[in-house]
Amino acid sequence: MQNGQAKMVQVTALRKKFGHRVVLRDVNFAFSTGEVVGLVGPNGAGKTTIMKALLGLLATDAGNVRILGQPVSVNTHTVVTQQVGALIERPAIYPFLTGWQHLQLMTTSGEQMTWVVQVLQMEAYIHRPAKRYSLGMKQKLGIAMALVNRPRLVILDEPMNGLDPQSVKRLRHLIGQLAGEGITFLISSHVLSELEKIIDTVILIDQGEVLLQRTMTQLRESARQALVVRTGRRKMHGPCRCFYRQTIQ
Ligand SMILES: Nc1ncnc2c1ncn2[C@@H]1O[C@H](COP(=O)(O)OP(=O)(O)OP(=O)(O)O)[C@@H](O)[C@H]1O
Repeated sequence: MQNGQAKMVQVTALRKKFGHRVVLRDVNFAFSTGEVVGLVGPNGAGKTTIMKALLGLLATDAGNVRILGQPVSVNTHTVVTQQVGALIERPAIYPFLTGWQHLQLMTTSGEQMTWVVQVLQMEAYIHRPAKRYSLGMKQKLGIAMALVNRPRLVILDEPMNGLDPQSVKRLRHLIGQLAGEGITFLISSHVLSELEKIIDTVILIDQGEVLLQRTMTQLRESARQALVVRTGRRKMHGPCRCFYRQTIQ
């Protein structure tokens, strides 16, 4: 594939076992620059494992990952360190550093730090040591660290965890704004009602297998048709939720 045409993310035949337990079986998917992609599936489906593989944090057994056409593995992750921001599981927080000092670990741009603190409304506590942060404050700091460099790809694992409704709304707007600027997002969440407000594409996985990848437009149309056949009604809420319920047993 030529560089100009490279997908933002291309995952091919990815496999991973933990001991004898297969947790990823031939996972294939790809998405393009500027897409906001939701990765959804039940607990233990393999979402975090996929995200770790995308970041080169996990040795896989087979298959490959490419970001912007460049290979990613535990030994090869230059593209990740240069172009990707991420929050996986809990943010890595040093208790005695302030939030501001955490941001300084990620960038030298004071302008970028001020921007992210303002948009996520962290002014009141950004200069306090992080050991005094609440769960939601730590989560916002983790998101801020993922975004502060305005990377080309942002990977967020359950970013809404611990956020109050106002912060969820702000995060949603921020993701929309950054996507409008061409930043690509891969976001996992169990809060499908929130997720489907921001994503363009959904990848549904279960037991380490991709069950479907659809644009939200395709999903809305299929869900509407399924609803008309079943109930005769045309109005439908929550296409992601609808398909999730139909697909996951
Ligand atoms: N370090 C590990 N050692 C052994 N098994 C693991 C390890 N990490 C994950 N697993 C297993 O891999 C499977 C996938 O886990 P993963 O964390 O990717 O799921 P998930 O889809 O992110 O789940 P959740 O929605 O609960 O966060 C699970 O069965 C889990 O028990």
